[in-house]
Amino acid sequence: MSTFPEYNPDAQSLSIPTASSVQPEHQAVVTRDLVRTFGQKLAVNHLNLSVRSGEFFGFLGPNGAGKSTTIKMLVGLLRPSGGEVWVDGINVWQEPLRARAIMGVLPEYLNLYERLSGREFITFSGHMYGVSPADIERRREELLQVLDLSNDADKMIVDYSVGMRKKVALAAAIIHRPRVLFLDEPFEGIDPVSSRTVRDILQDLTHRGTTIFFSSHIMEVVERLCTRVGIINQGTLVAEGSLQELRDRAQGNHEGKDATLEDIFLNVVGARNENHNLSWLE
Ligand SMILES: Nc1ncnc2c1ncn2[C@@H]1O[C@H](COP(=O)(O)OP(=O)(O)OP(=O)(O)O)[C@@H](O)[C@H]1O
Repeated sequence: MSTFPEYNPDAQSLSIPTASSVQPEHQAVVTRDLVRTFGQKLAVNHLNLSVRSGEFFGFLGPNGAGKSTTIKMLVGLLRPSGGEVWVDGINVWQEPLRARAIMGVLPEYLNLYERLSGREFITFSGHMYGVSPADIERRREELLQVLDLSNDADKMIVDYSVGMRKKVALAAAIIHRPRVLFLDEPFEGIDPVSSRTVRDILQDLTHRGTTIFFSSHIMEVVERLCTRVGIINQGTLVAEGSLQELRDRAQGNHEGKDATLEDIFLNVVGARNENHNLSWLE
């Protein structure tokens, strides 16, 4: 049984932002009382998030917690039931075109143009974002090469594997050097070699000023990359901070200091000590 101490939401260092404590114009991503319902289901429950420029922010939560719903509202794909969203100081639902121009998006379900080749799709994306033809060509060829897609660049996307689709979608999402990049499960379906390449690209982007907001279930990746994480459960933000802050926030710092992100995650979503035995296997 784990000896990890109970998470104490009243601990002094708890820093989940309140609706009025954040100035949207000074942050990369801000949500204020963001709500989304689907019928009776409250998928996102008055979410107040704040991500500073240049941060690598990991957004975690169990299945069905509300991560994808939140990301879709942040990028202008799903209209909130209530609340507001700013990206780089732009109110996403008041100025959607301005907001879309400065962000890159890798959604959960990739809706790609299947009859285009990878090379054509990246070119198309570059034109959509107003990148010059010379820059499109230079950036596209480098992306294809770095992502190990050069040999398949003229094949239609319909014939791509899951990982290849993800990589071409990532290339299309960053060709305009977005100020804020949103990624929903970017590492799902990607092999270890490509995964390392994608990690390097993402880190390079943050070093050059791009803010990254990404969701993932892969704790080691989040632990390695993120400067800060937010954990959502049943639509509510239940923890937020750097890994060190989250560790410190666990009661009895002594035992909590070596906690992994997985320990912290299981603790705050209340899944640590549940019994998962199947009675019919006994
Ligand atoms: N279009 C929809 N219609 C009805 N309910 C929806 C819809 N989209 C999401 N939901 C519900 O909202 C809740 C949050 O779903 P969401 O996809 O945001 O979770 P998630 O955290 O991204 O989960 P996962 O890790 O499994 O991808 C779930 O209960 C889901 O069933």
